[in-house]
Amino acid sequence: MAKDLSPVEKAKFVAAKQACAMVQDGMKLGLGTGSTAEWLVRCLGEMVRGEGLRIQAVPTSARTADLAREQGIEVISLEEAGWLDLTIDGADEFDGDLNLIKGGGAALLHEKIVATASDRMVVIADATKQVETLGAFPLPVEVIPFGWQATKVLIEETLVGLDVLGREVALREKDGAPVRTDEGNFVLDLHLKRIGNARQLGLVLNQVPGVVENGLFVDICDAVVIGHGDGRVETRDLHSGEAEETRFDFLAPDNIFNDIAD
Ligand SMILES: O=C(CO)[C@H](O)[C@H](O)COP(=O)(O)O
Repeated sequence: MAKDLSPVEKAKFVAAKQACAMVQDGMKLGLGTGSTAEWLVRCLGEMVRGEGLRIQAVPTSARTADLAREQGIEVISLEEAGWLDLTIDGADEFDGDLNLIKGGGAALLHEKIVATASDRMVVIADATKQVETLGAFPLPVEVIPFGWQATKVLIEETLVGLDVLGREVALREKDGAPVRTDEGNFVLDLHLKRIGNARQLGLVLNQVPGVVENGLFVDICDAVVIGHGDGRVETRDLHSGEAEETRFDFLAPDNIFNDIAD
């Protein structure tokens, strides 16, 4: 039952639901990847089916594409879209300047391409993703499988002298095999604990041969919608400086979950 969702899932849901208010008829939309983004896709699907909302969407992963189609959302490629009005995505961490760590779901490359091909990027997240300084979440780096061990060594050497606290680099694996991204690449997780200079780190990492992209999103995100388990949602816009708070009432008779979460 929807009401039995954990506080974190409720927080993700209300953030996604609130972000739907930013979506206008006729928009070309980038759709993120992950559990928060999945709530968004479900909410948008309900608007498409129930309210006749017309949108075209570019998903950032095969997973999101499958769900979007299942929800009745028109899926197009980034080539077909050309440019996007808005991308809404989750994040693993965000700081006060709305710099992000992304890639927990191994979709960072497509997520960064889609976000930067958009007029505006909005992050939806539960409040646990908010940090003072990025780095507690291991930083994902997508690398080419060929010579990945050499790339790992080069990354470890590159980290020496940079403003980070940890330097452990680990190949992401599942069931004993390397995790593959949608592009067939591997992911290295950098356990840095604290990232002193995200902009510098992002630039330096992308110069290592074999690195395709890193999960630091610096100066890409425009606004964040932060959900709380009690139904509160804060929206913060970096450019306007505006901050607003709304609240969803989980116990209301016209329960906002409807049958989305069942
Ligand atoms: O970057 C991502 C996927 O590559 C996700 O946005 C990030 O991992 C957050 O996921 P979730 O919403 O499940 O917490």
